[in-house]
Amino acid sequence: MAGPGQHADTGHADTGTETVDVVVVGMGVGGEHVAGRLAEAGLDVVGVEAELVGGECPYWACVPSKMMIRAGNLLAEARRVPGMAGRTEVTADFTPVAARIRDEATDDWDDKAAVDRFTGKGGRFLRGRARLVGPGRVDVDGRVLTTRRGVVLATGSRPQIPPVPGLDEVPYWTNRDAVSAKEAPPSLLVLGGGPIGAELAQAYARFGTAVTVVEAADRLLPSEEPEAAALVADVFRAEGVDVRTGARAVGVRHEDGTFRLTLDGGAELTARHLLVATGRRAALSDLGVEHIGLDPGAKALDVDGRMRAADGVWAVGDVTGHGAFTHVAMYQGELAARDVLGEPGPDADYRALPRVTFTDPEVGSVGLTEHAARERGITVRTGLAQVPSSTRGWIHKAGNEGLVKLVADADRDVLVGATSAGPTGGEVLYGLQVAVHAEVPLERLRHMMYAYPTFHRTVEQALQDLG
Ligand SMILES: Cc1cc2nc3c(=O)[nH]c(=O)nc-3n(C[C@H](O)[C@H](O)[C@H](O)COP(=O)(O)OP(=O)(O)OC[C@H]3O[C@@H](n4cnc5c(N)ncnc54)[C@H](O)[C@@H]3O)c2cc1C
Ligand SMILES: NC(=O)c1ccc[n+]([C@@H]2O[C@H](COP(=O)([O-])OP(=O)(O)OC[C@H]3O[C@@H](n4cnc5c(N)ncnc54)[C@H](O)[C@@H]3O)[C@@H](O)[C@H]2O)c1
Repeated sequence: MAGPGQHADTGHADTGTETVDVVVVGMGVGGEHVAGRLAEAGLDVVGVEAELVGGECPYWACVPSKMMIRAGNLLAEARRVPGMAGRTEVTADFTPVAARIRDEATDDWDDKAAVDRFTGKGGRFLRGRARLVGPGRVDVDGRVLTTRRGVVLATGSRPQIPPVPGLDEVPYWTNRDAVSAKEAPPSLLVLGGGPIGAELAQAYARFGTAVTVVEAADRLLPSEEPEAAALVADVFRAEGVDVRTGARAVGVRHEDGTFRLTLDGGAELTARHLLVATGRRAALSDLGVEHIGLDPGAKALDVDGRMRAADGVWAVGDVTGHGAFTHVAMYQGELAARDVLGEPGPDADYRALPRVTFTDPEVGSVGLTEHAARERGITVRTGLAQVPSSTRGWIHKAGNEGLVKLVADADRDVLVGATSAGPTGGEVLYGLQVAVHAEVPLERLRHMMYAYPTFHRTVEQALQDLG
């Protein structure tokens, strides 16, 4: 892994002050996007990163987890051969997955290529931890940068660790440990059944790990439609994952290499490893935002439609609390870059924010769930159709679990939300996202042709159910 100071290139001594156009604090996906755009536009930009340029997504999150999932899906598909295409004997081996994550995804957790990509655009890079020390002023490990145009905060998020007694004394895993493991452990307790917990639970289970998911809410993926959550829970159970919902952990110990998690009610669960996946928290507590009049204890940095958090301060990505997704960070990064450069364009619009949880079945969703739409006082109508009942689902057979659920605003006759779960749920989502984003009248959707026999024909069925 690159050490502190490596690749640093500001062309100045290590102390004193200097004036630049823009400082970007945090060079994850969001920060890297803004910094690169501004550098390409000819501004004098310094990008500051305490760890690795690229941030969480390529090194410890989206990319390595999706490599694990791809490999796990291959195993699952091979296990579906009997009864449909012959016989298979599947011997799972995590070694190629770990090697692929090390060699192809992360370059052994070295960001030289990403740093070069940024400096190649004309940006200057500084490795270190940045802190605001006043309006337009940033301290990076003792060196102060003063900005002419402003500062972009893109510091991302960190795992939120719940106050379970004993947890702070045991060597639990976060997503970082889970995606950099060299082998699949014999057993794993997963605390939290949101997207991180669900994706990693299933991936490891498919490599032979005995997995138990402990979720405090009454279902997995609580922010998704209950129908989709039930579908995923059923598949998990059928694959041997022990799913405990409505379960509250009240204590944890680590003895003789075994984690012992006690649940409310007295049950004790044991495993070789414990993954804590109970949400993320915006990284702004030690950023010095109090020096520009903002609250360091806030849940997230409040931004306007052009990503402005204060005068001369923009914020993008997880730190803004608009959904922790790479595509949100990049979208916001583009808006912030445009605003810094004074380029025209629309303000941020999250109505058609897409989300895909890459379990199998994948759960894709866009816009509002039925519950969220009702909470907003929308006159809601819903339509539901099952993938196995479609021609393609029936042909697909093994592994065909899925559904499409539509949430319509009956007064305006447009979709305000949709869920597409299934073998390619995330891909099928695209058409539904266009419908929500462009507010395509339901009448037009009903009179469209849907290619036969595709998975997305389930959308047509759901439209019929909508009435
Ligand atoms: C396991 C997992 C799987 C995920 N899968 C997906 C997925 O499939 N699809 C998807 O869209 N999203 C996914 N996400 C979410 C995605 O990773 C984040 O939304 C995305 O990384 C956010 O980008 P960001 O630029 O806001 O922050 P980050 O990527 O977190 O980058 C912030 C950077 O700022 C740096 N930093 C922080 N403070 C300072 C400071 N004071 N000085 C200097 N540097 C600092 C950090 O070191 C970090 O590199 C996943 C997340 C996890 C944990
Ligand atoms: N495919 C993707 O796009 C993808 C994948 C992974 C993560 N992410 C992003 O990362 C964010 C963080 O993911 P996450 O799954 O950690 O967060 P999350 O907040 O979505 O889910 C955390 C889950 O943990 C549960 N929980 C909280 N405290 C608990 C406790 N003490 N005991 C048991 N359960 C508890 C919550 O009820 C919730 O279901 C997501 O919101 C998502 O935006 C995206």
